[in-house]
Amino acid sequence: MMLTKPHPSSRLLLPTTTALPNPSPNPSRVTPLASGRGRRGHHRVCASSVAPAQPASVAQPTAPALSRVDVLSEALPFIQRFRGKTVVVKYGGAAMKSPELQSSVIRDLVLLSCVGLRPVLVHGGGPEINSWLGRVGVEPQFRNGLRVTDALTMEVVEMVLVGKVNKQLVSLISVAGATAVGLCGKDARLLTARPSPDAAALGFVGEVTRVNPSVLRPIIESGHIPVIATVAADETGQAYNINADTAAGEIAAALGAEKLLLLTDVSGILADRNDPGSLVKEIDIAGVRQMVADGKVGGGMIPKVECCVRALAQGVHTASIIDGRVPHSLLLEILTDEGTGTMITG
Ligand SMILES: Nc1ncnc2c1ncn2[C@@H]1O[C@H](COP(=O)(O)OP(=O)(O)O)[C@@H](O)[C@H]1O
Ligand SMILES: CC(=O)N[C@@H](CCC(=O)OP(=O)(O)O)C(=O)O
Repeated sequence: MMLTKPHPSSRLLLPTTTALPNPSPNPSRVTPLASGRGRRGHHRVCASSVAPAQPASVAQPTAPALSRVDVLSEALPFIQRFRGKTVVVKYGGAAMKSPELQSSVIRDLVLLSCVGLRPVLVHGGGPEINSWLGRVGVEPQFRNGLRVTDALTMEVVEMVLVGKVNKQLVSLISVAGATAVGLCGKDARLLTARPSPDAAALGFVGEVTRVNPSVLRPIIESGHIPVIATVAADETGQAYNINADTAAGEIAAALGAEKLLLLTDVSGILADRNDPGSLVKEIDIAGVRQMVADGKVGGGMIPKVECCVRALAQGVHTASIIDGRVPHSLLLEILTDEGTGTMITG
């Protein structure tokens, strides 16, 4: 197991406010075109027809501009390596609370899609469910990180995840310039569920018995980003609430994904969960199982660890738990060799 100090900001190779060079470049940097139209569509007046030529001077890029293009250049081998590869990203929890953070994560996802990766977004929305349960007077309850789900809670979970959060994420992807298709586990029987072994205590919490990814392939191949809410039905049509981490792991395995990335609200797996400086940067399956057995990993981290282990065992190449609150943590994890959170290896 490797431990590190909290991430120094110097490890953030990307600017913290924007991942991309400014899409509306400073007009002073726009070189008039030799012919045809300028960027704003006006016809150009040829300089030589109105004034003598000025002595040539070579414009030097500014230091911030250079550091931005350095980042792009550094990303090249990663883009080449992962182009065409499927990357399953699970986004949820506290890391999804702020609208600014949501837009930033979605922009990063769109960037990955634009440079040729094939992202699949599996989402949670636990805090949003809690807030809507509060409105109908239900107190949320959890056991080992899973929501105790009675019939009323199940209805609220489905309305919030499938009706609200899913469409919100689809819309954000559209605003960021890509296209998404929102689905839940029921669509084209993407996920089939059965009651969890602890059904007596957990109610309509489900586990995944089958993944049928056939509906995803044409969506991905057409360049759309699938956005998946983790509500699924059993053979009788009964709806089940599936933990989004668990579902993401199963979907990643069924798609033969290159990577599974779980975005959360801590920096990764902590050796001591009360010490944010005790990040475990890399750990193997045996090591992480030992942490669970020793009670060092608890609560919502348990389904994350379990789904990473299952996904790796089924052929996913890498599984990482990363901090969704850190700006551009997705890009840092995929397009640099620094990494940001905990990588679990097979
Ligand atoms: N060893 C650990 N390292 C990090 N977090 C842990 C650990 N053990 C338990 N946790 C808890 O797991 C939580 C992450 O799970 P959860 O809240 O369900 O995330 P999300 O809502 O993003 O799916 C952390 O906020 C932390 O409270
Ligand atoms: C069974 C179970 O716990 N289901 C989760 C599904 C949503 C989820 O996983 O949301 P986060 O990723 O935001 O935690 C729940 O009801 O909260």
